[in-house]
Amino acid sequence: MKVIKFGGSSLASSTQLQKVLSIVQADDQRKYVIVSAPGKRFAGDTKVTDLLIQYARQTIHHQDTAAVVETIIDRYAEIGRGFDVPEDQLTPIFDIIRHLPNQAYADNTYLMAAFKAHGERLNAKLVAAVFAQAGLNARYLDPKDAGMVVTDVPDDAQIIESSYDQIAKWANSDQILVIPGFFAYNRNGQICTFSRGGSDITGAIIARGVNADRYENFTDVDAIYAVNPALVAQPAAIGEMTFREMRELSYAGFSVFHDEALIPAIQGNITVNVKNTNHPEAPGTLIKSTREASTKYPVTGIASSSSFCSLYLRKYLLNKEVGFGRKILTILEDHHVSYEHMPSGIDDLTIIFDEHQLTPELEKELTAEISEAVHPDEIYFTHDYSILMVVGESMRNRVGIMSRAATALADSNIKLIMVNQGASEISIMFGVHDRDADQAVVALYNEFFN
Ligand SMILES: Nc1ncnc2c1ncn2[C@@H]1O[C@H](COP(=O)(O)OP(=O)(O)O)[C@@H](O)[C@H]1O
Ligand SMILES: N[C@@H](CC(=O)OP(=O)(O)O)C(=O)O
Repeated sequence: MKVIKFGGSSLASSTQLQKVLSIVQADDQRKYVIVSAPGKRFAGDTKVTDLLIQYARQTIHHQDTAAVVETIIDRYAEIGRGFDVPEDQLTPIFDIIRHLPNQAYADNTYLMAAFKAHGERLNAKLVAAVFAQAGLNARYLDPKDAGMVVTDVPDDAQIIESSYDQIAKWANSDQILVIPGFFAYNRNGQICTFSRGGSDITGAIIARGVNADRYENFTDVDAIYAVNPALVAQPAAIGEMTFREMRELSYAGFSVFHDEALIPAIQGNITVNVKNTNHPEAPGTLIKSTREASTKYPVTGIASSSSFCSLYLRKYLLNKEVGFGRKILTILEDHHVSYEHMPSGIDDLTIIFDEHQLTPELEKELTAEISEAVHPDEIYFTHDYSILMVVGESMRNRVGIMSRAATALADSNIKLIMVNQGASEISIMFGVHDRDADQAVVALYNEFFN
C-alpha cells in the first residue's frame, strides 16, 4: 500500500494530470493520492496558491477581485474541461471560489489560511472527479474526515499526535482516496495550513497514519541531486540517502522535499521515494533510515539558503559574565522568537535566526531590550547571511573534509563568516555573505563531485 503525493508542477494543467492518472492506474498499490494546488505551467507562471494569496489580500483591503477570480477559475476550468468533466460538477467549484469572501472567518489570518487551502481542496475534488470518470474507484477525502487535527497556527500548523490513531482507521482502503495536501483543521474546526510547500507534510502524515509501505513523492525532477540543479548543470543524482541527510539538506535549501515532512516519515519509518511525474520509469531517490555507506563520494549533498539573519554582539569578558546568555534568551522567549544557531567566541556571540520571524520593528525592540539587559560594546542585525551545509553520513569516517571544503572556498575567494561542525557528525555548516552563496556551492560541488 502506497501513499503518493503530486506536487503543483505535476498538476499544473490537464496535460500534466493525464500523466498523474496514468501513474495511479499503473500500480494498484497507489491508494492514497495527496494533491497540491495547480502549480506553474512554465517559467514565470503563477501558482494557484499565490493567486489565492492575492485574492485574499484584495478581499482584506476591499479591492476589486474580479480579475484574479477569473484567473483562478480558468486554471480549474482548463483542467476539468480537458477531461470533459460535466459542467454541473465544475460549477460548484467555481462557485466556491467566487464565494470565499462571503464565509465567516475569526480574523484575517484565518481568512488567509482558508483562501490558500482552497487551492488544494478544490483541486482534490477535481482530481477525484477526473479519476472517477476514468473508471477508477476513487473519491475525495477531506482532512477533517481523514482525522487530521492540527495546532491553532493558521499559517504554520503542526499535526496533533492523536490524529494518527484516527488516520489509522483508513488503513487498507479498497478505494483510491484523493486527499488535499497543505491544510487541515484545528480543534475548533478552523482551517490552518502548514508552511509553504506543506503538501509534502500531509503525504508523510497520511503515510505514517496508514502505515504505508512507501511514500512516493512525485515532482518535476528525475532525482534529488547533490546540489540544486539551478546552480550546476546536470549535477550528480542521489540514488539513496538517509532521513538525517535529507533533513539537514532540506533545512538548508533543498526545496524539493519539505524538511518538516521528514518527521512523520522518520517516526513511522516510511521509506520515501522522490520521483518524476514526467519520467516515472526513472528510479528517483530513496530516503530511508539507513543506507550503504557511499564509497564514490564522501559527501552526499551541498545546500545553501539565504533565509537567515544574524544578531552580532560583542562585549569584552563576555565569557566571565554569569547569566549573559540567559538574559538574552529570556528576551527572545518573551517575544516568541526561536533561534537557529548560536556560535560564540571569547568576547563575541552571533545568534542566527530564520529571518521570516523578524520585522524591522521587532529587531529594534530586541536590540533595545538586549542592550538594556547586557550592555554590549557592539550590537547589530544583519540580513546578508546565507548558510551552506555540506552533508554526508560518510563524512564521519573520513578525515580532511573540513580542510578540503575550506580550501575550496578560499581558492574561490569566499569569505567565511561562520563555521560550525557542532554536534552533528554528518554535516559542516558555513556562514557566508548572500552575494557569495551560489559561487560557494559551486566551488564545494567541484571539490567533492568533479
Ligand atoms: N537538490 C535538489 N534536487 C532536485 N531538485 C531541487 C534541488 N534543490 C532544489 N530543487 C528544486 O525543487 C524543485 C521541485 O520542488 P517543487 O518546486 O516544490 O515541486 P512540486 O511542484 O512538485 O512540489 C525542482 O524543480 C528543483 O528546481
Ligand atoms: N500549494 C502549496 C503547498 C505545496 O506543497 O505546493 P507544491 O507541491 O506546489 O510545492 C504551496 O504552494 O505552498
